[in-house]
Amino acid sequence: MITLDSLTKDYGKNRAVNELSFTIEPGTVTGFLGPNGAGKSTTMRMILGLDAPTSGKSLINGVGYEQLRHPMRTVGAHITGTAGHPGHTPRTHLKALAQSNQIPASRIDEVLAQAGLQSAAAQRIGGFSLGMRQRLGIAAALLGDPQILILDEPMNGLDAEGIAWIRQLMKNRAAQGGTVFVSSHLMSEMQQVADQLVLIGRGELITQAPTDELIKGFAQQVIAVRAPQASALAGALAGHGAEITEGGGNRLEISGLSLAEVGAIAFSNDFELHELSQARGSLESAYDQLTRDTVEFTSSTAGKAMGK
Ligand SMILES: Nc1ncnc2c1ncn2[C@@H]1O[C@H](COP(=O)(O)OP(=O)(O)OP(=O)(O)O)[C@@H](O)[C@H]1O
Repeated sequence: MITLDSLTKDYGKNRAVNELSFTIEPGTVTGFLGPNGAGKSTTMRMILGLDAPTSGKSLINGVGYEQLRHPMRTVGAHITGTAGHPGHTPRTHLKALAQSNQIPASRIDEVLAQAGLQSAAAQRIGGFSLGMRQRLGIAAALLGDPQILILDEPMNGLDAEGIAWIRQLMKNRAAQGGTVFVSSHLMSEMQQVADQLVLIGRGELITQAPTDELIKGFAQQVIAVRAPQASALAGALAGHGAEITEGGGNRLEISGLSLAEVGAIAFSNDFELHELSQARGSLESAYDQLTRDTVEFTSSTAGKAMGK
């Protein structure tokens, strides 16, 4: 179990993580989601004792990371950019880790096989692709056969087979009672693997909820409409407080109004409708709505910063 209690991190005047409090339970895959710069990596680094909190604390099975007697046997972590010295090979890298953490050498071949790295075990890490580095980082996380896995964007750079592998690995670990805490900035990645979601924006907790519940909650609020005069209809609906996303093919996705209200507004303004339905809310649209005001870097803010 991982517990955060008002965990906070300031970098100078920039508050990267602001009073985060939540608990990650065993037996689940918990997705840690937020836009770029939301504070996911900083939070994970604090949990792992790699960064000191400005205030607050994080506990692993009730104690601070630095108090764990055999850290790699309790928590396996993969933080991007930490997968070994370029001059090492997977085997020498894992051997050094095993020795310094009193892990039996027999685990090295087991995790190399698990990560699909046997044939590359004697190659220099310096020549590895991003996907191979990710595999090695995950192999290292598994080395101590830990009950808890903390993985920062593990799917980055993996091909389809690699993504399927890491998904299955996380699900298996959780099914065996493990605690899996995995970050991503892509809702689509988490939708398929996470039982629970913790959403953050600008370092603050937006929500923590079961994935199903989040999808259901948003599905009830999204109405889909197709109309030949979609743009004009969007204007009329916006006048009644609706939030509208214009899709292709004269399709609108509407939130903030009920199905009946959308129908009534269309009818009273003489709009012809080709579809009026309750859309199946994707987690992507839930995510967009929840994080809309917390996105630090967007194309539009980048454009403004460049004077456009
Ligand atoms: N070492 C550092 N020094 C100064 N500021 C930092 C440092 N590390 C992170 N930050 C800032 O803290 C904030 C949170 O960054 P963090 O990398 O934790 O976000 P993230 O959610 O992991 O983003 P991404 O999805 O892009 O990896 C950002 O504003 C970032 O610029």
